[in-house]
This record gives sequence, C-alpha cells and structure tokens, in this order.
Amino acid sequence: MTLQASEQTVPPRVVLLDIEGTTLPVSFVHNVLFPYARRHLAALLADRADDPAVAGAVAQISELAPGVPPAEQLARWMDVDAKVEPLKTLQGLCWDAGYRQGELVADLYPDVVPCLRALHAAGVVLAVYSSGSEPAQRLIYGYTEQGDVTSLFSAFFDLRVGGKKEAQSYRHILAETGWQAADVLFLSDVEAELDAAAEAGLRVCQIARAEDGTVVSQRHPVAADIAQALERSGLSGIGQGVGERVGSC
Ligand SMILES: CSCCC(=O)C(=O)COP(=O)(O)O
Ligand SMILES: [Mg+2]
Repeated sequence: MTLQASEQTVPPRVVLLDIEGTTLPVSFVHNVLFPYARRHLAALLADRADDPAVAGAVAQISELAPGVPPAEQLARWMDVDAKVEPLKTLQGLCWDAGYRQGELVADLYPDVVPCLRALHAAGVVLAVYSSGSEPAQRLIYGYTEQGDVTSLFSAFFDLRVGGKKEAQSYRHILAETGWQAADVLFLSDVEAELDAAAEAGLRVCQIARAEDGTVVSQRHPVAADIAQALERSGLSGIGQGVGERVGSC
C-alpha cells in the first residue's frame, strides 16, 4: 500500500525541488527568462561559435535535427517549450550574461528562501531537478532577490539524468546519490512529473500555486506552497523551532 505524504510520520531526509511553478512563478520563466534568451540566442551563436559549450550544443542540434539550421531548430523548440538539452544549454548561456549584468534577478516565491533556510538548518538535504541546465539553475539561486542561496543545495540535476516525466530519471538520481527512494520528497507542479517520481518510489507532493493556475492533481497530495507541503510530509516537527520557522515561512 502506498502511503499519502500526509499519512507518513517519518520525515524525508531529502527534498528535491522542481523550479518552474514550484519555486519560481511560471510567468517569470515564460515572460522574462524565455524572451530574454530568444532575444540573445542569435548573437550567442554568432559571437561565441568557438566556445566549446556553444559548439557542443550546436553539434547536438545537428544530431537531433539533421539538415535544419540550428537557429531555426532552436526557434521551433522554443515555440513549443521543448525540454531538450542543447536548447537548455544555450538558454543558460544567454541568461548568464543577463544575471551578471544585473538585467535578471530571480523572483522566487516569497515562501521559498525562508523554507529552504529552515530545512537546511534542520539538516535536510536540498537538491534541484529542473529541465533548465545545471548552470541555469545555479544562476537562478545565485541571483535571487534575497541574494545568493546556492550553498543551501547539495546537488543539481538537469536533463543529463533524463526527462522529468520518466521514472528512470529519478532512479538515475537515486543511483548517483545513494539516496533511498523513501527518504526523498519530490515537489513539483506537474502531475506527470509526480507520477514518474512516485513510480520510482519517491514521496511526492504537488505544489499548486494559485498564481500559476496549476491543474490540481487528483492522484497525489497537494499543497498551496512549500510550507504546507512540508507540514503534510512530516517536516514541520523536525528539530527545535524548525516547525515554527517552516510554519512561518
Ligand atoms: C532552471 S532555468 C529555467 C527553467 C527552464 O528552463 C525550464 O524549462 C523549466 O523547467 P522546469 O523543469 O523547472 O519546469
Ligand atoms: Mg515545474
């Protein structure tokens, strides 16, 4: 029998977090980050063609879409929000300059940083799993409105381990880290990602943010924000005062 997160009394040791729709508003990704990358991709391809990261991504595009000019293929992928590695790599390189020049600052949901700090202080391992490249994930948490919070995280996983809607990707993360599936709580807004994580044995809870209009899961525990997800997963009582801090985050 599978226990619901709300029924589990042993708290998770690891919290694995999605980004878009979970810690960062969907609108920030789609109205700020994606358009920024779209505006800068052509210049990146032209100006940094010899950069190994750019050349490697272009080679990957040619393998995935032989005969299609890379810029055209990237535009097609962006039109459908495709989660493919070379696009994510190149978007990350565009954003890098934006964050460093002060044009981009990650507008995380207000509950996120206080919750992450409380969990970290309680000894809970924090990790990220996003379709955005690992460098892009580090930029988001490196340039938040609350400063650089990357040190709160022990690990970052991207499409290198596979797509987020595939159970095998979560098994890959477990194999790489040595974490036990039952010790890991995965938080995401997307039901198909929660399905895949649950199939791999992870504990899951959907973050259904009102602002994002998330389609509420009928299959998994649901929380309105990170604090509520933690309470429902047995984390509000960990350590002296952590419950209060998490509760107020
Ligand atoms: C981490 S960079 C911005 C997010 C992104 O590029 C993306 O495709 C969203 O993916 P997620 O897996 O966080 O939903
Ligand atoms: Mg998401």
